[in-house]
Amino acid sequence: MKIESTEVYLLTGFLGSGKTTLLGRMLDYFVETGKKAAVLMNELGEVNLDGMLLGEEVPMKELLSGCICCTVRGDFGFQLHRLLEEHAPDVVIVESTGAANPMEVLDELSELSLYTGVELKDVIAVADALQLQEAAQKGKGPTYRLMKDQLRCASVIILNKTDLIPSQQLPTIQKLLREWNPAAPAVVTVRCSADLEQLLSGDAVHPEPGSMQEKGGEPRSSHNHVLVYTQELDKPVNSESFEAMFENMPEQVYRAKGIVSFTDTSKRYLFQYAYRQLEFTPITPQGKVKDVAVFIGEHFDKQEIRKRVHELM
Ligand SMILES: Nc1nc2c(ncn2[C@@H]2O[C@H](COP(=O)(O)OP(=O)(O)OP(=O)(O)O)[C@@H](O)[C@H]2O)c(=O)[nH]1
Repeated sequence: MKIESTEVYLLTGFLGSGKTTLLGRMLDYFVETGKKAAVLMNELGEVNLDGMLLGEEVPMKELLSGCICCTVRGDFGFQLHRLLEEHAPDVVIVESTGAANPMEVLDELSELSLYTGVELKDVIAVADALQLQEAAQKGKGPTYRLMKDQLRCASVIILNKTDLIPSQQLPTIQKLLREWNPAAPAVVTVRCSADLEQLLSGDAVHPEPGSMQEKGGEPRSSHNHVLVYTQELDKPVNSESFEAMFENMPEQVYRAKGIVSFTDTSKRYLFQYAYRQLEFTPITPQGKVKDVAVFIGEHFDKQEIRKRVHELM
């Protein structure tokens, strides 16, 4: 069965770089331009926290507890197909986990485009200016390679979080991006505030099926180094102790998010810890949702994190 062509945008980028922030902006843009957008979301943890930030009116399917490019590869195609059949969207935005190798996701998408009529319009990579700068200084390691892969196969790069670096360092990062990917325009942003009309009107990109693996040069399970630890929070916790826990977080944990209730406020919050910065957004989750914290990083000691969380309760 051939379904009418649907535009697909793939959002990639390292953990915490701003993909969900960009997703929110893209959804607003598609509402303004009268296009029906749907979202396919992939989270590494067991709960889809980013999904809770989306309005209920946006059709969404999620792939949990895995990464698009390996454990849930088959599920990805299946869920995308379901979205197309159930909602007939004009546009699908795929937000892939920051740990996914986009070459592999592109491979999967190009296979799907053979029989579903999806057309990949853009691979948008969101780069965190500070993380990029530090990774480039190190110049090696699995995180560095993944970052480079994500940026190399993008058709558009959003150089985000530029408020966190001194402006004189920007040209060096831009130069590095041009070296890694001379073809993709790199738009400098804070909170992914880009001119989407200009950004999304470019020509489509056409991945060549089967050719992705050689380009990446990485084995399929190229992100085994990323660990995820999900911990339920049985009780409200003290907000200061909670913040102190993150101030002393081992540097191997570079991303955390979750839902928390505090003993000293009545609201519940979605918390986001990205690259040593902690942010809270008040939320009212639909249905019964437990408080939970998801920690993501490289080779960190899960028992140690578990102990620290237990000390809060
Ligand atoms: N200072 C600063 N913070 C930002 C910027 N853009 C996003 N953030 C914050 O960074 C955190 C992570 O942003 P997200 O949009 O959730 O990042 P993500 O890439 O979807 O994260 P994952 O889904 O974990 O990969 C949130 O707390 C955002 O509010 C920016 O330009 N500057």
